[in-house]
Formats: sequence, structure tokens, C-alpha cells
Amino acid sequence: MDFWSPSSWKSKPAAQGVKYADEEHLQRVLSKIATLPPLVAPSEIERLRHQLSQVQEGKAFLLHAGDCAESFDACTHENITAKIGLILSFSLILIWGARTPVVRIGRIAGQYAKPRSSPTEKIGDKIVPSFRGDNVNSLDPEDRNPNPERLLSAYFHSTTTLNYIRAILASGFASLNHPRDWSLSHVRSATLKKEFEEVVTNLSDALDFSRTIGIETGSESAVGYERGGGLGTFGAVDLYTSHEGLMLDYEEALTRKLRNPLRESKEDQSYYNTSAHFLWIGDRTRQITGAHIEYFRGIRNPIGVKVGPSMESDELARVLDILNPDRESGRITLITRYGAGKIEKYLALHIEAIKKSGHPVIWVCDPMHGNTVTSSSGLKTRQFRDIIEEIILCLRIHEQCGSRLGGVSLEFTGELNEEGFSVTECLGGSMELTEDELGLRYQSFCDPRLNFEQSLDVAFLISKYLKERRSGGDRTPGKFSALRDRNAVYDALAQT
Ligand SMILES: O=C[C@H](O)[C@H](O)COP(=O)(O)O
Ligand SMILES: C=C(OP(=O)(O)O)C(=O)O
Ligand SMILES: [Mn+2]
Repeated sequence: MDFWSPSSWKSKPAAQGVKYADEEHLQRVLSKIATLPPLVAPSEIERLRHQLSQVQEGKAFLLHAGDCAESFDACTHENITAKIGLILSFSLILIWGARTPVVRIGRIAGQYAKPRSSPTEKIGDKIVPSFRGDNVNSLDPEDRNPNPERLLSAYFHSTTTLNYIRAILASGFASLNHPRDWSLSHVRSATLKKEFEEVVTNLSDALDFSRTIGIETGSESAVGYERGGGLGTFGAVDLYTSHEGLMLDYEEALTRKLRNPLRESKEDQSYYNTSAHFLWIGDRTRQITGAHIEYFRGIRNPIGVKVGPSMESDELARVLDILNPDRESGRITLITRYGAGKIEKYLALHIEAIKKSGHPVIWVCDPMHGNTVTSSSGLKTRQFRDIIEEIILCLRIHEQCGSRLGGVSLEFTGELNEEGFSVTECLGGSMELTEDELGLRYQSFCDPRLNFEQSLDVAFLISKYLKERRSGGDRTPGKFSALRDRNAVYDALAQT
């Protein structure tokens, strides 16, 4: 393969590039970032690679989820706790129903840069540069010139977020012994609440049982973390971070040549992107001869590639030849995002192309990005029905093609306002959010996210499907009851 370095991307065209007025200022900021410590360690990155290879083999399920765009102002204790709580609740539902380990990757602690469809947008009667994420410019239409200082601020906000995540996880927040702490108090759907309570009650019974017969190895049973005990099997969970690797100057500054802990010799080093465990290439920046593919091919982190309707089948295989020439397991996650109305046209073709190429991949369904619409009030939104429909079609097409869906990629948030209400950004779901309620608590800085209740609706649907598959059911395509009748699923959700 051709020569690669953390800066070799500079010789290729970068889509969605950001132009700074003062190049020297940018370089000063980047030099500073290049001296700051890594956010994540090689051993964590290798651990995730290993866990993703388990997903690839069908031994675990991947949950990739979080904000479309994080913001510096939303970096608060309450918001981070609510986001992690939702990721844990969602994964608990899957673990319980499907008895499958869940690999959790948050779109968190660095998801600040946004690719946009248009470089400008109209606000009132003014045309201004589009908002490109907090690490580029401001949501305030008067402050849209890119400012390099924002990259430094992004580094510190990522660090703060990750530090707090590590702190709450280390303090037993994820302990399966008290998932009620993850907050369900505000959920108004009685059925949803009951379903979740059932999972928690059954789990508590199971834990009690294991304690009684002495097979619990977690030290929580002996002495709590606060009193010097360890986290034990039931308290320690892995939660990895991710963001779109869009701003290559920033990614380069955090790319470090470090010892690969899997290799014997200290001299055996790899280039790790130390800003996050997992990075993905967006649908707008995956040009074969472009800068992003060039950068990504050289880093050791596991990576995602967004795949939409504009991806040609032969192009997909060529992208993988570049990104994973040695065909390493757990290295590539394909995140498909066609839209409910288009998935039937493209997914099977892409699955066939991958089979033919022999590339090992994890297939993940992003049912969000192909289903964005503009509401009558002008807010971007997504219909819950479309999201569910894309997931159901995706599961069914994988079944039909003898392939396997390895996970989902969602834009969701558990954040609540001061009165304890969820955001109102996507329409429908068991809370039946209507168009005139959209403006009530629309907090997203970019795309509309599922709220807490809508996310749990999705979790139960997937959990039921995986449970049926685990229990053997009829494997003929279309025979799984969770997939058989889309309308029945919608009706069931609408009645909750
Ligand atoms: O998150 C994804 C993209 O940044 C987003 O969907 C683009 O939105 P736009 O079409 O409003 O630019
Ligand atoms: C920009 C995103 O998606 P895509 O590249 O698939 O449009 C995203 O995941 O926020
Ligand atoms: Mn988005």
C-alpha cells in the first residue's frame, strides 16, 4: 500500500472542508492540541476491536447511539447522566430479552462537527453560513465564522464529558443491582413502564437467586464500591465513545503513534486516533479518492462507514479494499441509512456486493438519517413509524439474504427539562407525539432525536425480535412474529 502518515490526507480533496480566516491561528491551536494527552488508550481501542469481532460473529449486539450534535452548553451533569442512563436502559432491555451481550458505543464526548447539505441557510430573511457544529461556529446566526479556538474547547468539553462518564461508571451507576436509578419516573406510558419494571424485577430475582446459590462473583455482595469494594461482574460495564471523523486537522492532532498492547515488542507501534474509541466516515465524505478515506485507512481504531442510496455496490467493495486491506475482523462497521422508502432498493444489493468481495463487516442499521422530513412549522423531524419500518425491513432483508444485522445506530437522548419532560423532536411512538407538540421541547442542534420513551419502544421491538431468533422460531423469512406484520407492530406500539 502507498505511504501513509497522519497528515497524508492533506494531499487529497476534503469534502465539507472548513475555511478559517486566520491560518496561523488555526496552526497555533492545533499545535497545542497535539501536546495534550490522549482521551482514550490503545488497550481500550483494542478491547473494542475484539468486542466488535464478537458482534461480527453474532455473539453480541452493537448499540451505537447518542446526540446528532453535542453542544458545549449541554455538557452538564444532568444531561450526561440522562444520556448514559438511556444507553444503559436500552442495552438492559436487549440483554434481558435476547440474552445477548451488548457492545455500547455512545455518540458522545466529541460529537461536535456536522456535515451539512448546504453551506448556507436562511434564518428569517437573512442568508448566513450553516451551523457546522460547536467546534466550528456558533448556533447564533450572528456568529457563524469558523473560529479555531472552538477546536480547543471541543477537546476540553470532550475530556470533561468522558471524565464524568468514567466517574459515574466507576461509582457503580451501571450496576445491575439498581437499574431503577437510571430514572423511569417521568415515563407516562403505563405499558412501557410496566414492561421495563418487569425486566428489572425479573433481573433482581435472577441476581438474588445467584447470590443465594453462591455463584455471584461481584464483590458488591460483600462490600460496596464506596467502602473499598470492587465493581464486580454486575457493576462494571464498558461504554465506548465515538464521533464522526470530519475535521481532519483535529483528528490528526490527536493521532499518536503508540505501543500496540497486543504485540510483544515495545517497538511495535500503531497509529491510534486517541480522541475516541470509534470513529466513522459520514455519507457526505466517503469519496474513494478523498481526504477522509485516506486518513481513516491509517488508523488502528475500529471504524464505521455510512452507506446511503448514493453508494454504488462496486464502490462499496473498493472502499473496503482501501480501509481494510488485510480483512481484519471487527475493523469495519457498515452503518446503512437509506430511508424506509429506499431500503428495499439498495440493501440487498449492498449485501450481495460484500458477500462477493469476501470482506468481513458488521452490518448496522441507522434508521434515522434517511427518514428526516420538515414539519409544517419548519422544524426537522422524523416519524417514529418510518424509523420502525426501516428497522423491520432491515432485519427482514438480512434474514432473506442469509446475512445478519449486528446492531443499530440511533440518534436519541434521555435528557429531560427542568420539569422532568422529555424532548419533543420525533413524531409518534407510544407517547403519540403530534406535530403541534414538536415545538414544546425541541432541543436538538441539528437532527431530531428519539426521546427516552420512543427509544425504549425501539429497544423492546428489537429485543423481542432477537429473543424469537434465539429461541429458534421459524427461520423462514417473514415468519418471525416481530417482523411478520408491520402494522401489528405499529398498532401494538400505538396502544401502549
Ligand atoms: O447529522 C447529519 C447531518 O449533519 C444532517 O442530517 C445534515 O442536515 P442538513 O440536511 O440540514 O444539512
Ligand atoms: C451526519 C450523519 O449521518 P450521515 O453521514 O449518514 O448523513 C450523522 O450520523 O449525524
Ligand atoms: Mn444526524
